[in-house]
Amino acid sequence: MSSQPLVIIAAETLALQAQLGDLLAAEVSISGVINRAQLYDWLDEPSQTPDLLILEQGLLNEELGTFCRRWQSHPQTRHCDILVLGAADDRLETEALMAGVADYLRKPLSPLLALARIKKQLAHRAQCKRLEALSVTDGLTQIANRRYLDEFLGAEWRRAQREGGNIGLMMVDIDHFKRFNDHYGHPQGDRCLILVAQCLAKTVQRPRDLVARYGGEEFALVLPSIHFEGMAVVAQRLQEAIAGLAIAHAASPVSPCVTVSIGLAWCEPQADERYELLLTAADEALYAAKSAGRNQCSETVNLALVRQLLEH
Ligand SMILES: Nc1nc2c(ncn2[C@@H]2O[C@H](COP(=O)(O)OP(=O)(O)OP(=O)(O)O)[C@@H](O)[C@H]2O)c(=O)[nH]1
Repeated sequence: MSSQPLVIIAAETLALQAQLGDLLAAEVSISGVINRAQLYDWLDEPSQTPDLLILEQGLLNEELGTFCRRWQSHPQTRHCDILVLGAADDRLETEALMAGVADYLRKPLSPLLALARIKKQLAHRAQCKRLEALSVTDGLTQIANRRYLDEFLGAEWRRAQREGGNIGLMMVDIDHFKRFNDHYGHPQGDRCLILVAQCLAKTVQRPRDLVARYGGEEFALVLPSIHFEGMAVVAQRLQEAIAGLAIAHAASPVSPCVTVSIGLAWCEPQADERYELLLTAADEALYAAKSAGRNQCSETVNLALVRQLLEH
């Protein structure tokens, strides 16, 4: 996949598109959209997440405001700025800026100025992307953090509700981690957390699976569209992978090496249900695995009971 920024050029004329293409060719990947209909078609189903839309004002005219609102409310384009190319007219420029575009370039284009302004927008986007990545990453383990987990689980939950699908969640907790810290010290504890997190991330395989740090020594795995039986298979694979790390844990009464307990929950979300159901159910299951002696996995037996608990 290209690491170059992706720019969409929506221009009325092929000549302008070609001019911009020549100007930017060495710097960015360009996905050209020629006319208004194609632009709307693309926005109906964006195939990629663009970094900048360069839009010739004449393509939309007075529809620009409505278009900007749609662009800014679509999850895949809402972070992508729009740069408008328009006539040298104060009123048009003001309207475009008021509609929410990031910048306005007057035609005829000055290649030098156009390139500088486009590069400035792309640098701003790159900086925003770095910050976005930081805000959803756990600083120690470099996997997703709790904030991203909530966002992701919410989105997958709604998708399962819409499409009548299912979703699985696993809570994975390192056994007797307090004793590990006390015995080996905090820096070794941190190292253990990093190794376990990376191991979990490597062991789940589907592109839509997510591994996140839930907090402390607890991790959450979201597995969208999975058969219930598949959950046990994944859990066993995870336990074997953690055992394979062979991280010594001399203070554990369970095993000479680091082990984990796993709580499994799975459901087909009903309309009006919230994803907290799944979190609570997986937490209950984890508690059961701990109570039964640790280094094992347990599943929620009675989802109806969890539903009742959440209602009260
Ligand atoms: N090194 C390190 N330790 C952490 C971090 N976050 C939480 N901990 C420690 O994780 C330990 C969690 O302890 P407990 O919740 O009692 O659980 P446990 O000792 O794993 O016992 P069980 O879960 O019942 O097997 C505490 O000692 C926390 O200080 C971290 O980022 N780094």
